[in-house]
Amino acid sequence: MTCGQNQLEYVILNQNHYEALLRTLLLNKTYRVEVYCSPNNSSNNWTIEYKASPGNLYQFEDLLFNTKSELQSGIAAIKISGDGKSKIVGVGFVESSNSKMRVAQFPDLDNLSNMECVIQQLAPRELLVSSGMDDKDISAIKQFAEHCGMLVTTRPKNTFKSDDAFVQDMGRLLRLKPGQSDNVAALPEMKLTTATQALSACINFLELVSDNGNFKQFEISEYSSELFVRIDVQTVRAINLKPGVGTSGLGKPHESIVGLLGQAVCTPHGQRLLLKWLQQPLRNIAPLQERLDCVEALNSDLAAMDSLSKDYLKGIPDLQYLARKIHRKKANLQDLYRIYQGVRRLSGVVSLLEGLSNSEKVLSSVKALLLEPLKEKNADMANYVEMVEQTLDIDLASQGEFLIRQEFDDNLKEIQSRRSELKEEMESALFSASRELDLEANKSMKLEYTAQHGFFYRITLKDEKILRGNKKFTIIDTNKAGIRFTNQKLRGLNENYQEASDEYQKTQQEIVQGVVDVAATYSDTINALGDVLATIDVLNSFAVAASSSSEPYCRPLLHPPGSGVLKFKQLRHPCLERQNGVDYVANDAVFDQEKERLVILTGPNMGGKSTYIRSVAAAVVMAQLGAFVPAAEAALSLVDSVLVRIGAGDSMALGVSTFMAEMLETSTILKAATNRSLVVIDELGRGTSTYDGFGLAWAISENIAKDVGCFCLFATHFHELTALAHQVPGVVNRHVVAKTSEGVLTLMYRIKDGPCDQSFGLHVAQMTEFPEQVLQRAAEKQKQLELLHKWVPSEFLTQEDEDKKKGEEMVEEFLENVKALDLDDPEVLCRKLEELQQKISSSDNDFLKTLVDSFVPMQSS
Ligand SMILES: Nc1ncnc2c1ncn2[C@@H]1O[C@H](COP(=O)(O)OP(=O)(O)OP(=O)(O)O)[C@@H](O)[C@H]1O
Repeated sequence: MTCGQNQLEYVILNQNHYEALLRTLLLNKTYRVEVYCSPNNSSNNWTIEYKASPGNLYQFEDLLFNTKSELQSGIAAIKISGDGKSKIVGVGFVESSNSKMRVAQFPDLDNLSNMECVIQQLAPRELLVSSGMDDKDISAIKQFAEHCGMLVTTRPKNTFKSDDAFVQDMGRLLRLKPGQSDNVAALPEMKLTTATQALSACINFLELVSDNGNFKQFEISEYSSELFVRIDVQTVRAINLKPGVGTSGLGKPHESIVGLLGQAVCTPHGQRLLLKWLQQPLRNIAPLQERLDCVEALNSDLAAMDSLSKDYLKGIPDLQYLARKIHRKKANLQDLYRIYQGVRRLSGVVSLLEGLSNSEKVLSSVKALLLEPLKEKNADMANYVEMVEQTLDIDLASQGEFLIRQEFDDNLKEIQSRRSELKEEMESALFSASRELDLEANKSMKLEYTAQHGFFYRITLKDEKILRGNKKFTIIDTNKAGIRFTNQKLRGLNENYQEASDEYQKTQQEIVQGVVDVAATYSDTINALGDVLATIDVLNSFAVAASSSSEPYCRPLLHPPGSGVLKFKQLRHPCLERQNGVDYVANDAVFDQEKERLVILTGPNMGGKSTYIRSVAAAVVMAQLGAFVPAAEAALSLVDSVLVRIGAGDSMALGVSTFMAEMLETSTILKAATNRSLVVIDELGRGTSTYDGFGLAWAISENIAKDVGCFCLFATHFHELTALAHQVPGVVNRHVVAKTSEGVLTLMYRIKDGPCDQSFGLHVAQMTEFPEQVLQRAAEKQKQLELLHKWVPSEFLTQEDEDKKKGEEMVEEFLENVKALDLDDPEVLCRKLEELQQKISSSDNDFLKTLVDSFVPMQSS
């Protein structure tokens, strides 16, 4: 370990720091941790005692999650098979926290975009790859994983195999569902060879078979990404779906959509479920309507919404973590008591949900999704509650001591009476000590207890001088709450009390074991209860998000996929509108798949283009999560993918030129998008020369409008792109409005029909307080250039300027001609195009040639 220039030989950590360090290393930094121990502290005999990595926290689970729950868990392995041309990807996924195994197998493109999508949806903490994998694939996976905050671990090639030993292991681990074949090898999931090879690597890495607590625990199912909206890493980042890598918890409402929708989530299972939903927006109407009904019902009763989180859900512990602990027989009485306390709150939740009033249809969803499952689990836990009340001393437990009731055993009774006597003696010791110090017992001087110190006295800081120089009393510590101290008498009594307590613990151990064994039979119910509460928690938080912004959200009207509806009235960006100091200007985003499916958005820098197009993508994702959206009115046909691309400069693919990165990322969009997708492109073509960039932007938008046919929002600085609206049906221009008055630019953030008719670059620079002389110089140059284009005779222009000027004139002339033509007659258009092509070939004009070269190959493809 190094600290500046110096090497540290060692660092001493207390327990709290050790736990915090482990949490930071494993959960925030995604590092691997190995703990070495040496018997007898001999310096050369260190061996690994514990190890963990972000996807395998098993050995540190109790330490890490006793007070704080994990948000994401799970590990995935990737296996790639097939020949050089067509790749088959197999993914194995294990989530120990809920004993689930998943397998997915699918063909993929060379850039592994389908794999990215599946991993993005599963969101493991760690990815395993085989040492035998192609270097190019490994580096692509590593790059992707880095952007998602996942650790990549290379495992030996021979751990990726689905041989007889693997089938045997699966036979031990799987708990077969009713109707599933006893013969594990015959399960349909086991036939996905590439995927099961990946799964075997996970099982090997997690050493699942070495703990028989895992036997007959796991469920296996095939994972189908087709059920969920395709959202890739760039989209997640572009619409701020999740907080940045390393953020602890869900983050703040103005930072990301998860921070916004999860603002009132109180339970750890709720947090986990929200993250899962976020990775997997739905494509089916029915389950979304059910979620929306619940949000509507909660949203119409503010008091119920508030009480649900503050009075009930807040105090519920991580039931799924506790269920796992009970199942592994590692639970103690405190764990059983925490579950008991959680279950005691359920009847309050039931009454709140039963008290909601709304239409019959809405309430029937509340019943089916929340109320009935909750009531059922509550009834299943009735015997558990009774058992805890009969065995555990509930009064003591509420004070932080966890003991079996003394009535259970004569020995316990005897020890307990000794403890009571000692307690009484300590109370009378308090009176003598307070008399000695001239303080009032139980008022200015108190007898208190903590697990760490046992019993002690406490006075407030203002009485501190009373103890100064008094040798009969020993100060334990001083903090804001006061001074904790003891004396010989109390110390002796406390020691006897601790001894009696230890004896009580020992005597009750056998009974505790019996109680934990019985409790273990409830682990499935407790786990399922965690699921129901998580759903209630998340939907309640959706309702809170919908009512907590300055303007309320609305319930989106959902239409079947492919029905061509995308309509938001007075739409806002959900996170930006919550930022301090932002007075958000809402805009309509109404499209028609026939006439207005591709919108080219132009306008000044900082004018609100990105915000507008991203607000549409964010609203579509929110609606397909089952949340209300930040608009006055919303209707949409469910989409199969939301694909957002932000131009160069913000590229993921480091190491390649920005232009290449744009090309790669955008070509993935063209391959992945269908006519049911939503595509959002911001500033494409920035990473290259103007001509190339324009050509690329033109060809891509044309391809999306003509061939893909999906809804697309395209924000651009290429003014020339607005001409596409004259040529391709379904393409329209819109612009962000800005006004200049006496040289001062005012950004209105309003969206209007038509292209932007002015360039405001210098005005924007002015707003950002650019140095005055630079601005003046830029203005001069801009004028010169304008003059150059309009008035300067050709012989004074450089070749490039001249080419551009002529080229622009030629395109303008062509467009004017085209406008007058009958566009429905393809022959006429083709003739005109041929004429233009001939003109270009004979003109020897580089500007035009680059332009044509950029989009002709795309057209032909
Ligand atoms: N509708 C709106 N209401 C209020 N403020 C807005 C709105 N839209 C954008 N803004 C403000 O303007 C800033 C710039 O917006 P945005 O990045 O969307 O502009 P842009 O046109 O995409 O700019 P550029 O072309 O430079 O990328 C935002 O950070 C926000 O503060």
